[in-house]
Amino acid sequence: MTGLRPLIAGNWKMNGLKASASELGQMIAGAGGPAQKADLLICPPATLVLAFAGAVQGSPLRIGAQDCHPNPSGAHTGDTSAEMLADSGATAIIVGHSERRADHGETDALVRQKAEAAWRAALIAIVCVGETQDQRDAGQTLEVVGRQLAGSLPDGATAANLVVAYEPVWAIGTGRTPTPKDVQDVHGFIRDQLTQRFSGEGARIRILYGGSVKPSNAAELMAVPNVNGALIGGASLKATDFLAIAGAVA
Ligand SMILES: O=C(CO)COP(=O)(O)O
Repeated sequence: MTGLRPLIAGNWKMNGLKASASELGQMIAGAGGPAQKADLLICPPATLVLAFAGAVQGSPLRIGAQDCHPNPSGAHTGDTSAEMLADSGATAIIVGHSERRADHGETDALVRQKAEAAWRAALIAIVCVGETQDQRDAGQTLEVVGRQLAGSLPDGATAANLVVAYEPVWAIGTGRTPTPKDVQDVHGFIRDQLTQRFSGEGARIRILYGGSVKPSNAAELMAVPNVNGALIGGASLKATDFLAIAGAVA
């Protein structure tokens, strides 16, 4: 950590039904324990944002979304705007997750528009970057991450409106994680890019690590310099695991 308040964010991906409110209830109940060292955010599917945002009122937990359309409204069947998500009670939106980049062909330019949409709706943009296994094997990790940052981050980022998530694609859902040294190298590189582009604000923008974070590896990963929290997939579906990870921050 670099003195920044950590953010522990859960990305539920395409998981969760109304009945999952009981898991959220356990998170709310446990949020006052050791987990209170961090800001806590759960990003359920869009169908649950409204209900979950109502449920967390009065608790330290916040609710976010996983994607948005760049436009505020219009003829875009099946899409959801940042304004709609804000209206439902979301405080943040994940944009540019590698699953969306892969499944929906999202480019850096589109991700940037989505981050700008989040800001237009006064929401925090959590912008995801990360290399594939092939890119890593070819020694292109920093080049890929640098290009994604340059293309995906809008001008005018601040510590209040932007969070960057480094998620190596090969570590997502695989149980494999980079070594702390590798994480330190990439997060240090991201920090340099942020300070070069956003000067003083860049030093205070939180950089999350994501990819197979679980209670057993959280303390080691969260202790790495310039790791200011985690973006958690699978382990965020269980209140005990999510709270244990939050409790492991330095
Ligand atoms: O993609 C992720 C979070 O956005 C990470 O997923 P896992 O924690 O399941 O590896």
